[in-house]
Amino acid sequence: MDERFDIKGTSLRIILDSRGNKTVEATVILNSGAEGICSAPAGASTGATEVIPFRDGRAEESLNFFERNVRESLKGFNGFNQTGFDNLLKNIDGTENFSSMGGNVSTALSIALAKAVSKELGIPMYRYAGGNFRMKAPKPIGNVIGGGKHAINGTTFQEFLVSNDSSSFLEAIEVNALVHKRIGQKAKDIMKNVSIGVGDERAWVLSISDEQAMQLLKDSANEIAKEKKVKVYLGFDAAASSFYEKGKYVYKEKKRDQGEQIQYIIDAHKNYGFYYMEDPMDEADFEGHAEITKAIGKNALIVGDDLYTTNASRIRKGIETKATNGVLIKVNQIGTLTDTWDAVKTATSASMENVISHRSGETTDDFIAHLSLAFSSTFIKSGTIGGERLAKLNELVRLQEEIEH
Ligand SMILES: O=C(O)[C@@H](CO)OP(=O)(O)O
Ligand SMILES: [Mg+2]
Repeated sequence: MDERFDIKGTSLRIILDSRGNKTVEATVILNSGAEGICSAPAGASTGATEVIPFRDGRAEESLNFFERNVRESLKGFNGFNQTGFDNLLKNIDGTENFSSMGGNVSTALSIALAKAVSKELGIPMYRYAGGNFRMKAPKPIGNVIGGGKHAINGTTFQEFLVSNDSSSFLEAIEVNALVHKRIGQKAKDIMKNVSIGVGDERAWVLSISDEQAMQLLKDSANEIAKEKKVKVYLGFDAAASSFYEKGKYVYKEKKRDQGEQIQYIIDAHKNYGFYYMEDPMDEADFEGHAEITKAIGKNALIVGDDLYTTNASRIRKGIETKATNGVLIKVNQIGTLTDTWDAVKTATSASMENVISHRSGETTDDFIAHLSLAFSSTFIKSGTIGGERLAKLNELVRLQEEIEH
């Protein structure tokens, strides 16, 4: 391979994410001078089997490790060999979960390399990562009422989500944003003289029960669907592990055991028409997920996030146990583009749908917009409003013009 693609140098700096926490941004420069920059996001409700974002939990420690052990070793490596580069990162790290370097460092480097190489090739990153074939934009799915670990005193479920079937990506994100707006207006009427705010992903945080949130979502989405003449889809991310304690799902009003939780989820699907259901059970409970998928999987997408953590071997377990029919994809849960592709391919080979996702702490990096095309994701989950969320969604407005014309 010609020397244009050899890595001339890499660098790492600390920046702030949308929550004001420190994260890292990597730059990779090739011999040709082509440059790729990527910043890593951060989760709040992280899965137990995710890679470790930072060495000793601190971005500074990861930066030190990078300067001492990584930077020099990457020099001169053939950047066209993405898998080799990603494996080199794993070898330098030397642990199973990137705890020496930090998975956010490997993520930023891995994606920055893919961006630099695409630039040198003169093609967009989605073409480099996904191939030169016909592509289709995903549907946006966004958080409109939130709680869990993304908010203070919100609903027990982490996210109530909306999506719609508009084939124009611009119209689709506008419809989602209108539902967000309508919920805000209705909340103002319902909760007179009570201040309301938004959580980490700009979903409304309301002092209401989960059932009230479901009803508010349904009413608002139906109104917008009628006005805009589109079909809306309702969803949630229960992030159930975040309220699972000692064998029970702890809601504000009551506790539910495994069987009751399964029934609660099936009832939510039946009573409110939820189509998209993420992490309805604890992250260790493949069997509980499988019961839900068996009962309603023909008419609903059951998605594993904390359950799989973008890890191909966990996804294989999900396939064997028929746990879900969908998988959430987040690069920094596994740490490299190569391993993310493995996760996607493993899921796709078993006809599982993939959903690419932001993190609750984000930057304005738009790489997931590109990956959603490369991976043929069914949905992209990236909020409904807010600059760091719209950075991805607006990029897909641009990309749709390129791929569908
Ligand atoms: O659970 C999730 O799906 C994500 C994104 O919405 O949250 P976090 O980044 O906090 O893990
Ligand atoms: Mg989730």
